[in-house]
Amino acid sequence: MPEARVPEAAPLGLFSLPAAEVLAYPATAATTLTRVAEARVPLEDAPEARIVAFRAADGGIEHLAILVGDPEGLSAAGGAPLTRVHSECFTGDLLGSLRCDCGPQLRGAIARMAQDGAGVLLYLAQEGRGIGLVNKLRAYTLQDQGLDTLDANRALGYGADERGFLVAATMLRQLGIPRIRLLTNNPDKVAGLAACGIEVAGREPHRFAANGVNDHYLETKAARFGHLLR
Ligand SMILES: Nc1nc2c(ncn2[C@@H]2O[C@H](COP(=O)(O)OP(=O)(O)OP(=O)(O)O)[C@@H](O)[C@H]2O)c(=O)[nH]1
Ligand SMILES: [Zn+2]
Repeated sequence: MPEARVPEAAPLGLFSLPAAEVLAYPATAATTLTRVAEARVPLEDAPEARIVAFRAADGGIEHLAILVGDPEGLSAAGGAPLTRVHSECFTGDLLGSLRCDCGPQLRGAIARMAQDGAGVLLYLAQEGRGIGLVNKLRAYTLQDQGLDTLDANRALGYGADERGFLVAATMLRQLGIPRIRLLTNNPDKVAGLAACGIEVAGREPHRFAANGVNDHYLETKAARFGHLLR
């Protein structure tokens, strides 16, 4: 049966569909993504790695898949490779910001995949849980004035989490990986990917110790977002 396509004129734009709306799509729903480039990129922690770039039909920013290790190990029939669905975080991933836990999660995921022999890291253009870098910086200013990460988003007129999981599910399907073990502390990610037709064979906790700056941020994720951090 051909895969259902999300209507081109989805009201919020394909990549900003909040989780609740994605859950309303049938499990076979897909968005149109084109594989536009790929190259071998040896990494410090994973000498065997390839980056595959996907671009949406309606333009926009590229989403990347970093394939670690043996490609056969990734798509082996019945296998469930270690997978990380990582939302872009300029401050944490690139600069090593202490405000969040993204940097250790990103590097930790690649190192674990290399140890495991193979894995796939989806690096999604969903900065600031989907509100973008400029708004995330505004949210940080509000947090410095006393709001927590969730209320800061709301004060800016956004939901707590503006990300969707359809793009990640579509990338995995196009890579021939319908079944995964997911590195995450976020139960919504597991449910969201499952709702989009990906079989999550297991969740692997992906916790890193608080650093003295992000303690309240991590406590808020556990208390208000339901992240499994304790
Ligand atoms: N809006 C907003 N986004 C943030 C903030 N801190 C980090 N982020 C973004 O949050 C995203 C990472 O999401 P997290 O909530 O840390 O974790 P998760 O992806 O839901 O769950 P895990 O898989 O367990 O890491 C990245 O896009 C970051 O840029 C913040 O205070 N406000
Ligand atoms: Zn971050």
